[in-house]
Amino acid sequence: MQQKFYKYQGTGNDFVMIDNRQQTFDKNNTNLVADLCDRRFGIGADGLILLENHESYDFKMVYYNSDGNESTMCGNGGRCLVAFAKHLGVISENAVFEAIDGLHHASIKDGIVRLQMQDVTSVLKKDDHIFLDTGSPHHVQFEDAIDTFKIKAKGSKIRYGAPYFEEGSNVNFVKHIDNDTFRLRTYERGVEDETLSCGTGATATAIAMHYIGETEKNIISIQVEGGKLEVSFDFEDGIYTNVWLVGPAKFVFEGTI
Ligand SMILES: N[C@@H](CCC[C@H](N)C(=O)O)C(=O)O
Repeated sequence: MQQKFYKYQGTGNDFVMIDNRQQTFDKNNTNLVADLCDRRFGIGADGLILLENHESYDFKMVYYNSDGNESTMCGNGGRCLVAFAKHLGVISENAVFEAIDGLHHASIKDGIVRLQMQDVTSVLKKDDHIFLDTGSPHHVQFEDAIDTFKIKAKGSKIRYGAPYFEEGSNVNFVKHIDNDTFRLRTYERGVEDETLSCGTGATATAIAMHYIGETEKNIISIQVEGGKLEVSFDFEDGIYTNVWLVGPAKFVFEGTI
């Protein structure tokens, strides 16, 4: 059977999107997902996302990394899925959808998607890094030589090392640019390489920088390799609420497999 696909990208984090409201996609076929995401033998993407029906909300998000395995929340993928849902006529300007980490509110206007992320109730500050979960696990550490250092080599060593091991963590390298602006490069678990942007990583980095007092701002600009993201939040009693990830989400091309 032929399957239509759509390719979207959010600040360079790219995804194959499939409308699976009729349950036509072979969901447990890890090799198929990995083949579709392969940049030489397939369509090419950092991940694949299914849009499915939900009994109470606008839709459901099912996310796979490019290694073919279903994974935890993808912030840029969620933003792209909102753009895809609008294209399909599933939503108009506002959306509420369910992902693996719970419910998300979102809106889209002029190609900019605002996505509400989960509250963050725990941030671990270690000697040389910060660890937190923003729907996906994130290790955040400073790197002054952010333009030149070997992110894949350094990132994979941390991702597979203690205390993360096989389950792993995404690894973010950050440099402070000015009061409310940070530069970020991310090594993504499940892609096992640097991606041009990571939404949960940008969210984690903004919160981590606020938590350690690197900035007092609660609207933070994150410069990623593929563009710019904005993260905003409220902070009270050690808990981050009202967390929003904002940035562009764009259709790239469509086809049939
Ligand atoms: N690119 C994503 C993160 C996707 C999940 C991650 N690779 C993992 O498995 O933890 C984002 O934009 O958040």
